[in-house]
Amino acid sequence: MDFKIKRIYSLVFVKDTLNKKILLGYKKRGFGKSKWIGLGGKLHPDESIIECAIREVKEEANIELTSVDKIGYLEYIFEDETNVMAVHVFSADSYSGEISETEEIRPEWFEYGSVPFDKMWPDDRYWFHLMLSNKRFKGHFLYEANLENIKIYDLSEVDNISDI
Ligand SMILES: CNc1ncnc2c1ncn2[C@@H]1O[C@H](COP(=O)(O)OP(=O)(O)OP(=O)(O)O)[C@@H](O)[C@H]1O
Repeated sequence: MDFKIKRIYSLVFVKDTLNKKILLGYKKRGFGKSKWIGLGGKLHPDESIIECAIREVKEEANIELTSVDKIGYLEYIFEDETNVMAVHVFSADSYSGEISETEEIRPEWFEYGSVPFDKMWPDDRYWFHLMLSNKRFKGHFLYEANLENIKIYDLSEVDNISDI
C-alpha cells in the first residue's frame, strides 16, 4: 500500500495593485533554496491557515498583513516521496510596516510582466496568470523525483472560495 502524508502550507502573494507589482522572496535556505517564491510555510499545530499565512509573512518579510484573501489550493506530489504538500494560496494587498530582508528570505517587488519564471518552481508558470488577475483556482502537480519536471497536472478555475 502507498500511504501519503499531507503537510499543510500557506503561500502568500503580496500585491501592489496600483503599480501592478508582486512581492516575491528569494529563498536563502531549505526547501526551494535559490528560487523566487511566494512567502509562506508550514502550518503549526493549533493555528488556522490564515494565522499561518500572517505569521509566515511577518517572519519572512517583517510586515503585518492587514487583509488576506484565500485564492487557491494546490497539491504537490513528488515521485518516490511519501509526503504530499497541500498549499493554501492567499493574496494580500494591505499591510503595515516596512518590508525587510530576513534570515530566510530576501523580498523584492517584481512588475507583473517581469516575473522571473526561470528561477521559480516550474508549476508557477501554469497558475501565476490566474493569481495575478485575481481568479480563484485549484490544481495538482506530480513532480518527477528530480524536482524539476512535472509529470502530470490538473488545474481549474473555480467560481467560489468554498470550491477551493
Ligand atoms: C513544488 N512547487 C512549489 N511551487 C510554488 N511554491 C511552492 C512549491 N513548493 C513549496 N512552495 C512554497 O514554498 C514555501 C516553502 O516553505 P518552507 O520553507 O518549506 O516552509 P517553512 O518556512 O515553514 O519551513 P522551515 O521553517 O524553513 O523548515 C511554502 O510557502 C510553499 O507553499
